[in-house]
Amino acid sequence: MKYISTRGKAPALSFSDVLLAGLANDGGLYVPETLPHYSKEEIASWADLSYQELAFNVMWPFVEGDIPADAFKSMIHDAYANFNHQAIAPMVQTDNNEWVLELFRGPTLAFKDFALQLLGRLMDYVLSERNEKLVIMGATSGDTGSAAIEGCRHSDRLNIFILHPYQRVSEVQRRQMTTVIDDNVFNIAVKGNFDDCQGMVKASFADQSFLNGAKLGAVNSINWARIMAQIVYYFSSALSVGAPHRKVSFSVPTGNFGDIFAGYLAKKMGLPIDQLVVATNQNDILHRVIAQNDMSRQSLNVTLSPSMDIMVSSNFERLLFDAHGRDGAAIDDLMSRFNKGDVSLNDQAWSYVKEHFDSYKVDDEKTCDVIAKVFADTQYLLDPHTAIGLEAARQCRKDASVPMITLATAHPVKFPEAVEKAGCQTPVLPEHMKDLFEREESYTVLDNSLSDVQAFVSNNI
Ligand SMILES: Cc1ncc(COP(=O)(O)O)c(C=O)c1O
Ligand SMILES: N[C@@H](CCOP(=O)(O)O)C(=O)O
Repeated sequence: MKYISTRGKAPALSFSDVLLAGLANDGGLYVPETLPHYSKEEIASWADLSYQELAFNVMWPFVEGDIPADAFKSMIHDAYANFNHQAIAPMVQTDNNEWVLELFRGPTLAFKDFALQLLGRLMDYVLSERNEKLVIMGATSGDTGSAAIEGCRHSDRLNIFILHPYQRVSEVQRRQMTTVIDDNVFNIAVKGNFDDCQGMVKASFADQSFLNGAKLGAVNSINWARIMAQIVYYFSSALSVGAPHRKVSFSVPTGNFGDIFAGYLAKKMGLPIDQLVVATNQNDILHRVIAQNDMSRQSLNVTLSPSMDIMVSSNFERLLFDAHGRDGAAIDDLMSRFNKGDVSLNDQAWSYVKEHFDSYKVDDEKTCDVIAKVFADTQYLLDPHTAIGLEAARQCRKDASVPMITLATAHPVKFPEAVEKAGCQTPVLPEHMKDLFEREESYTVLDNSLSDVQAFVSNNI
């Protein structure tokens, strides 16, 4: 499998090279040159597989030729070994034909564990084969950071620097990152927002001279391997409600567009997906572009669903690449116009986007109402991001006979503010985190300055 850049200028790379490269050197994102396609019969034959077996089948074409099958199987096994449910991604029914897919059963209680516990192992494997080391820079609005740290901390080939927006992640999220005291883990609180952090990571890929020859890698969903691992649970959940013999719809709380992009790929790979619903909070650029072709950048709001406080959604570029007939030059031009301010899509591209996605925006007040109502009706406690997904699912649903699955992207224990505003009680921390609030923290607060952040990184590698 070869991977090409959405901007069309960077060289095509193998899986292992894409895994370590992160962002392409033309500023684009890597995507597979072609996608595997599975027949209905083949997908049906996977119905009885364990999550790990299914993960191998779905992902194998993407890594074949680069990673030996036995090594890949063993990494998959280890990546999911400490999830707290046998099914890895269990489903809960919240109403007639309405389901919640619990993606928070991993060690850091958010969907990021699905990809990041595997990514750390894949990186360690490839780096060991090559006898190389990698400096990781990642941006987080709260969940990627802890999952990436957990996935990478045990590798002596990785030094990981995670940038989070100062005072804009929940206390549980911050402590999950900052209480990991390892020599290769560095937490930076940037006095800015998530977009500033993500911008600094991308700028660091564009000019790596500050690293004095060290190599830079990515843990955000700009890294193709993140998307690849997130495709699997669309297959597992769809199979458990009767696909491929019936259609299935998904609603996805969306920020950086990585998770729902994985669903779009699952559809292209043969899964009969009816609707893909993009659910946003007040930071609604994705809803605006889908509903009104308005891709203008606005200032970022602080919300009760902080992990989705994102305006510049990295992975939307991967979709736009398809929407523009995979024309890298067109994407290069579009993204440079976007970076300067307003932009709208041409008719053909906008039609493509609307053909594949529905969207809905949910504000904080409604988020709390949904948490409260679902809890009153079912005794099931949603986290604020999942509540946004569920509300969007209910508002956008076109066919009640098609099962609608909302991705539960995080555990409510991470977001006590929203849970309590909804009039519910925050659950207790799970056993492995029960002393989280007593643990020592270590992090560095820096100004919203690329040179300050890069100087910190270069002084600590
Ligand atoms: C809890 C939670 N829900 C939803 C999202 C949005 O996912 P994505 O960025 O892949 O769109 C994130 C972070 O990205 C998250 O942490
Ligand atoms: N919500 C994310 C933001 C980063 O997204 P990613 O999927 O590109 O890593 C977070 O919690 O950090």
